[in-house]
Amino acid sequence: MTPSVSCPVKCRPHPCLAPQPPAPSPELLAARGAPIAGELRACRSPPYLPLSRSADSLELRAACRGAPPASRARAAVALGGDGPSAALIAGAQSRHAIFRDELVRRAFTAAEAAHRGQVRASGDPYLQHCVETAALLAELGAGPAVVAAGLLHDTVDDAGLGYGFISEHFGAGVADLVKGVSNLSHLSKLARRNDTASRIDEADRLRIVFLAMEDARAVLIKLADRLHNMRTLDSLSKTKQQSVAKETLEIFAPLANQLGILNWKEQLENLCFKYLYPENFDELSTKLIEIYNIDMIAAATRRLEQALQVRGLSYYAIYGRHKSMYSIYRKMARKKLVMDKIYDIHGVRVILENKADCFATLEIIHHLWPRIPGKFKDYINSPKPNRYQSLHTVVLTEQTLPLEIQIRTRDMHLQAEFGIAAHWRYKEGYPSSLACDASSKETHTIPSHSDACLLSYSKQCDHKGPVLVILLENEKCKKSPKIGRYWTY
Ligand SMILES: Nc1nc2c(ncn2[C@@H]2O[C@H](COP(=O)(O)OP(=O)(O)OP(=O)(O)O)[C@@H](O)[C@H]2O)c(=O)[nH]1
Ligand SMILES: Nc1ncnc2c1ncn2[C@@H]1O[C@H](COP(=O)(O)OP(=O)(O)OP(=O)(O)O)[C@@H](O)[C@H]1O
Repeated sequence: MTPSVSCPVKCRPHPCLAPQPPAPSPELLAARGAPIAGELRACRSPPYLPLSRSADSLELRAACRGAPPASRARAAVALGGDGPSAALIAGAQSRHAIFRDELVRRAFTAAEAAHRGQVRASGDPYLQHCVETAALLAELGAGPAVVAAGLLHDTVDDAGLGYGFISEHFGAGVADLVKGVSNLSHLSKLARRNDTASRIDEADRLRIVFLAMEDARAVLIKLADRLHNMRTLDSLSKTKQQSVAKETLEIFAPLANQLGILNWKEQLENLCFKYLYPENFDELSTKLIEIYNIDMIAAATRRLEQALQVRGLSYYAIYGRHKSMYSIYRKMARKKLVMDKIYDIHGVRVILENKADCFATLEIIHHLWPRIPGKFKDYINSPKPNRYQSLHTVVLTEQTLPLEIQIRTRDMHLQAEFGIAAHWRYKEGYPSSLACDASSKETHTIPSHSDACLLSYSKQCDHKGPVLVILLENEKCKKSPKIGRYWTY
């Protein structure tokens, strides 16, 4: 009897639950010129062959050359080694030590064997995509299970590896993640086919489903997969580029934002911008080359730090950012402004202990640089309806460029990042009636994820009540600037 479908999307039976095709007959294999004995041995499943490294490994390697991906993967994992793509893993290892981890190396071997012979539309080996997806996860500080699942993420859908195989060789945790990514891919494909992402309410619903249906780590892998696909979109047809970019902008970029991975969110948005509005993209990037000043933020931050030290004012953090290209474009469109009227292309934020320190800092800033008239906002004494509080000012720096400086206390910052005034809600234009539910201290309803989850959520309680914080696996990346929605004290 066929097992019942457990795919939460109810789209089609998950490949691992679909009936397995019978093992090919020797006649059939012979007819397509495949080596018979070895392939049949490596092919039959389950039970898996107890392959030994020493025994007929050469014979087996040769036999598996023409075998189906799943058989090749099984033999390759049993035999060990990196296969013909040793340079790829060596490159990944030189970038991220986690690629030396035993589980990750085995995952590489299996992915190599499963995808052998497959190429991407660009002509690159398919395996390169798997390695780059895994490398993006490694960059975020993900652990071996997530990186291994990143390497294997397409082996179920595109190379016919079963859940059972992955579970047996890499553990149920990795298998669940790969299955999760596969479920998300099916949902995403369905959405693209029905053009669901272009309807705002549907896109909202889809994101909720994405977050609710799988371990957040599977969502993370799907995001890494999408980011690499977006980086290599050039080889696809214009129509495909537009449809993938549209879906990415509506579903995946906001998802990255909600998970607090701002760096990925901005990369995704900028790439979508490039494919969806190529002329605006070219025009804006030409202008920005003249304006973006890489050193200005660091220089202003140093100057301000020194001035605060001289005055004996202690602060929690001073940091800055360049506004992303897509964010500038959106703001120009939203406010019908030319680029010269966008004053926060360069921005700095100062976080201090109390209100008095905020106002003292404002005074110091206005002594350091001339202020641009009409750009001061006191959201401390007059908070926004969503309780957002901060002092904003725009000054003219030595480089004759405007610099927006936001000054706030630690509590105000937590509210702006995690509270009702959370930046992702602000950016997604949540109506203030929703944002203003004063009775609610918690930020938003979020799905619960396993404790081992890379992006599990925990409540931190202080005198003001609970605040939701995304914790990273083993808190390894506590200080990683790549993780936006994270604040420690
Ligand atoms: N998290 C959060 N940040 C906000 C909110 N409102 C404003 N901000 C931040 O403050 C910045 C400037 O906001 P405002 O001073 O109100 O300025 P504006 O009216 O948006 O436009 P400009 O003055 O042209 O930048 C924004 O770019 C955000 O970084 C909010 O409700 N939540
Ligand atoms: N002056 C600043 N200093 C440091 N970080 C900032 C500053 N202003 C915004 N940010 C942060 O930069 C990230 C990207 O924000 P983005 O530039 O897209 O929007 P925004 O400036 O906050 O809003 P808007 O586009 O409405 O002006 C967010 O995490 C935001 O909190």
